Amino acid sequence: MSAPLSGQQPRVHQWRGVIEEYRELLDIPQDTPAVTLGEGGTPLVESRWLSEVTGGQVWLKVEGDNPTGSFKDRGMTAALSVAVHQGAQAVVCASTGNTSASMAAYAAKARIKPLVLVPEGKISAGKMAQAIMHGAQVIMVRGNFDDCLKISRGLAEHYPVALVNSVNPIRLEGQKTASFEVVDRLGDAPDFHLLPVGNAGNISAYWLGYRQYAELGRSTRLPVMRAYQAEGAAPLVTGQPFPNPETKATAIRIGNPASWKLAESAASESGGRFASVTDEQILIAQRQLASNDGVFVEPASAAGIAGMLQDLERGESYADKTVVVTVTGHGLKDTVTALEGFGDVVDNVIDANVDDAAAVAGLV
Ligand SMILES: Cc1ncc(COP(=O)(O)O)c(C=O)c1O
Ligand SMILES: N[C@@H](CCOP(=O)(O)O)C(=O)O
Repeated sequence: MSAPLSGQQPRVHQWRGVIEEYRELLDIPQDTPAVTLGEGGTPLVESRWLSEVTGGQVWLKVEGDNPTGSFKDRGMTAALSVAVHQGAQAVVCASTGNTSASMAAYAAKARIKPLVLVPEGKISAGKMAQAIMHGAQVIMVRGNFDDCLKISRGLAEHYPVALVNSVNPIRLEGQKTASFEVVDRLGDAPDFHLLPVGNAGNISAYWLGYRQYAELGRSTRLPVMRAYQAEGAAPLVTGQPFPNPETKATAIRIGNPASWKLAESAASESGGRFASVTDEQILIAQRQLASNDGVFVEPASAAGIAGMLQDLERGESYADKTVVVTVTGHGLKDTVTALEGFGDVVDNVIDANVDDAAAVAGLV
């Protein structure tokens, strides 16, 4: 690395990861050294498409820009830092994909052993590749995410391995920094905050963060929290666990969210609610977001966008409101699902000449 020129100040703020940026606001032992990959500090990008459609100002919190491509990194830096500080040699999680990718990366950084339990055949190849590349031992379970979480809890109870799913409250401490960033950027909390929900840790963490900032006087108001589940995995909407959750948005294929009560409090205290959207709505929203705004998210991450569009169809108004929609994970996590609806485009093969290319492109 070259030395800075003498007398010159760096022109780019060196983001230090969420622990160092917000340490005194996190309920963790304050002497915990940070295991960090530089997570957080993600873009808040205006969606011109949704601002035009709603007549409001709609911002996307683009969490796919975290180091492993999802919001989980905010929680994982905190959970791994504290676990390592307390002497853990191994960490375990149940996962629909993103938690395992994140945990494995932070465990690699901390040089401790990552153990992952996933539902067999139900996580995307990209996420599986991340966990494996970072050195995780991946165990596939004949069952769903909820079964994997039960096993992970059992392992952590009986063996020397720390559980880092969002049932670990330190995860929420890390994840609440996303609301701090929103308020720091907008100058106040938005009127509405929309997001997808699966195991329900993230909505709980956002609400924790918004409340803390309001109590500290860093914001003057609290947002209304609106959260969206896939129709085939919508326990918070129906009020009943789903024994066999099913959705193409595999990240939120969860039938019995661990943070059920916290999520209900976030929705009710904020005057918000849960709603479900179909897989078709999710996949359409994913495509529209990618082609209208240039933001490519994985299917689960588009549930908040699909939810907003559904709200509009049902006569709700976001006009003149400031709205933040969290898009939780990067589109490159699951390219198979993304390309499913595009067979004709992918099969556009020609011989190597300009005339054929021009003809297929409709230029002649
Ligand atoms: C991409 C993505 N979006 C949304 C969620 C839902 O987050 P939570 O489980 O915290 O509700 C998850 C994980 O469940 C996820 O991986
Ligand atoms: N979508 C999650 C499900 C579990 O997440 P957690 O936040 O409760 O640990 C995943 O990526 O595995």
